[in-house]
Amino acid sequence: MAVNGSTVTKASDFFDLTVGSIINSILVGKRFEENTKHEFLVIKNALDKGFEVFTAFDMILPVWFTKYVLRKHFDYIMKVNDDSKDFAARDAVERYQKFKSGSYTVDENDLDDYTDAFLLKIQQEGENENFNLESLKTMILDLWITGQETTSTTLVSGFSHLLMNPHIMDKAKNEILKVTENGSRYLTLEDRPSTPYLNAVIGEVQRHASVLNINFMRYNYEPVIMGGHPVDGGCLVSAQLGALHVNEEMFENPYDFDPERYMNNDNLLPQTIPFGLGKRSCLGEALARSELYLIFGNLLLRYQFRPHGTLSSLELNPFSAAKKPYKMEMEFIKIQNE
Ligand code: HEM
Repeated sequence: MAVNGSTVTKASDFFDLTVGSIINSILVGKRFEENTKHEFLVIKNALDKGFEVFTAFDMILPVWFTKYVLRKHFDYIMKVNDDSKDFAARDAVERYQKFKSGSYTVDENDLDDYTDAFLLKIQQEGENENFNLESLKTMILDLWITGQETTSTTLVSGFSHLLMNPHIMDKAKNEILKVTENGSRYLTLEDRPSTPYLNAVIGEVQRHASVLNINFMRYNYEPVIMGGHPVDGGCLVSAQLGALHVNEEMFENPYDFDPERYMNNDNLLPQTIPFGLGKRSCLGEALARSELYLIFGNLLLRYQFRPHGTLSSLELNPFSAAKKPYKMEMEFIKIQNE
């Protein structure tokens, strides 16, 4: 990174590695550095393969149909899934094996990460159908998938909007400079109430990014009326967050990138619901909100940004379950605030 001067980098590579390091630290206590970047890329490439083949249709079709009628596709998805699991959970499996052989014990007063917490449960209660090696691997992969691509995609999409709208980037930067006494300290989560414009920018980024093309399904247990339409018991239903986020009745000129809309209407930010609502809303909401605030805020505080090459709102993988923004390059220029 540009400690002094400037550097040009692919935004998706930079944010993938940043977010990947955070999620990997939480899960297995390991950040990725320059000399371990290749380990990150192995996991990331395996996950990317999964995103390429797993389409929104796979979330709608019954599993038996895919399994028996689209056999080749099903087998390929399962292979990609198994490979991803092996790569993502490699460190956790190593620790599990040491734990089983007795060369590693978990100190309940000194848990390092998610894997330690999981092993502690086995240490206290023994292995059972919920806590065993296979479920440890599955949980690690699930949290990798849900926690990595979503946040990284939001950051790439957000910087792309900021680069296309430099006046918005400048306004956010000025607010952050003021709050941090001209950059004499980092921006922290305690600053959130004092940065309404940055909060509005992040809200608008998330509204546009709407990172899932299709939301997780719910099973409707009994017949109900939804929005005036009868829906039978046994139906699968989904609230399409992406569609809600471009509802013209709620968001005037919804395709414009305009954080001011939140400054003029206090009730609008809570209507942007990128993490869903209710019991099955996003498990990682608090983590993701913290990451977005700290990464957007502190990068704007320390760097100027310029586009390098073409900017576009074009979406790659339009039929995948998750969005993939255009691969753009950006220039980081270190600023000396002090
Ligand atoms: C900007 C980042 C993120 C966005 C926009 C996002 C969005 C979502 C959405 C829309 C759902 C579905 C909610 C529903 O069906 O009602 C979801 C579920 C989920 N998310 Fe996130 N997410 C993000 C980051 C994360 C992170 C960082 C993690 C964990 C490390 C995570 C873990 C999960 C899990 C486990 C679920 C499934 C919850 C369940 O089914 O009970 N997400 N997320």
